[in-house]
Amino acid sequence: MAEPPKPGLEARMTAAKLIGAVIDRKTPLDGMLDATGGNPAYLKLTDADRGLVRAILNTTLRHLPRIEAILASLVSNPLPEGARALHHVLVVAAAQILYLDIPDHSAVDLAVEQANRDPRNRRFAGLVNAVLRRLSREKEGLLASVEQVSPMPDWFMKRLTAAYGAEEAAQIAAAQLVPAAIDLTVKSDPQGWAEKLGGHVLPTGSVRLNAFAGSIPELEGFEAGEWWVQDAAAAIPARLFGDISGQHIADLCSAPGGKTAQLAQAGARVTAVEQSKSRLKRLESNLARLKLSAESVEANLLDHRPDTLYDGVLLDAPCSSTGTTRRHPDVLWTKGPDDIVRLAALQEKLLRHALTLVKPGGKVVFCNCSLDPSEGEELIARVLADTPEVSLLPVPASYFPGLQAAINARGEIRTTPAMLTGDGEYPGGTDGFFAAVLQKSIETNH
Ligand SMILES: C[S@@+](CC[C@H](N)C(=O)[O-])C[C@H]1O[C@@H](n2cnc3c(N)ncnc32)[C@H](O)[C@@H]1O
Repeated sequence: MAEPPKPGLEARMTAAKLIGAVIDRKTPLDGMLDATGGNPAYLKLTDADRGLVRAILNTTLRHLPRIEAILASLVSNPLPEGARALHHVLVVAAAQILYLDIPDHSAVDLAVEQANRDPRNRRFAGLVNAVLRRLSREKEGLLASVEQVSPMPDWFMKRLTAAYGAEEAAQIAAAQLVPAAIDLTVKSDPQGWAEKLGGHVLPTGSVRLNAFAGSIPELEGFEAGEWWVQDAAAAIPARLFGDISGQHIADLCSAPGGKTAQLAQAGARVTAVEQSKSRLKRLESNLARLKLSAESVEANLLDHRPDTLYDGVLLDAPCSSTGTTRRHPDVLWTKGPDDIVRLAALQEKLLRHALTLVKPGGKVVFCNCSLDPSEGEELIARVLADTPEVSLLPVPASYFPGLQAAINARGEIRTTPAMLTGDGEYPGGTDGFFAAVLQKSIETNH
């Protein structure tokens, strides 16, 4: 009879398998970790093991180039080309030893066990044991030896450096090593909620929790619908409309509804357009908890042509999401330069359509969570160049006191994960976001 697996083995095997899917087959983690449609091996695990797998995956992906550099320095002969399964076992074990609060001996034993159980890797079990034991013994020195290795893939580091310069690019790369803080958008009384929940009011008006471990739905105010989780940078675009009380605003690309909720809370009549049925359902249930309402429309926005033009439109377009790597460290391993080109073209098309949906004099707030100028500043410049009836409304430099660095010379918003550090007052960082406010001129035939 086969021996039952050692405790924790299934979790490590699943982590190694999913790391392989991310880095070899560019499969995003979100789908594989979905509580209903996710990877079967993951869904078979207990809740505690699922949490462990997520922690291992996020940590491995956050530090991958450094882990790989350390392993390469310990293996005298490079692993055979086809030994990808072995590579994944090693990186997952190394992530635990180097960065997680898991006993080293357990990470080593379970990696050796994994190698022994896989006929492709059995002959390498001795190597796995020797490499990981040495890694455990020499951990401090090895970590110091890779401090200069960027934690981001080369292709992305090159793009960041070209866009932001070497110094800022390095700061952004360092910021993505730190897991994101929890930010809340509150319906009212941010100071009161910051005091109740143990947090700080950020310059943008969001509340950042000082520390969080546990379950969001159990926090005070969740059930009553007094706030929702939304990164501070993601909460900026909806605030750029100014007073929208009584106006009809369309939130295009709206699910899961963080920005729809902000617009509704600001007193607008909101139409939320979204092409994904399941995501629209999530938006509806989020709004129900918050006791806010919006008309929801399931449609591809390119087919959406309302009878009456809107007073304003918010377009949070599908993008490369390279500003969200603190929460989604798989993004840089599942997307590449071609995706950025494709998504920039799609966003331009969506923006040009969105501009046809507002009344003369109406505002269009365009935003996304990409750090790449081709999806932000350059895209806006291209649209403005051949759309004379549309102009850029600059956001004043003092709009968010304490966050002037996020407003560029033209008055567009550009946040990066290296911003909102609070000088140690609260946990630092924010998502990378781009936002611009466009306005259609009064005299237009469009
Ligand atoms: C970045 S997310 C939006 C996040 C949302 N604005 C929020 O704050 O919660 C982009 C959304 O756009 C939707 N989407 C993508 N292309 C679309 C299209 N052509 N028409 C309508 N929705 C689209 C996606 O399904 C996804 O839900």
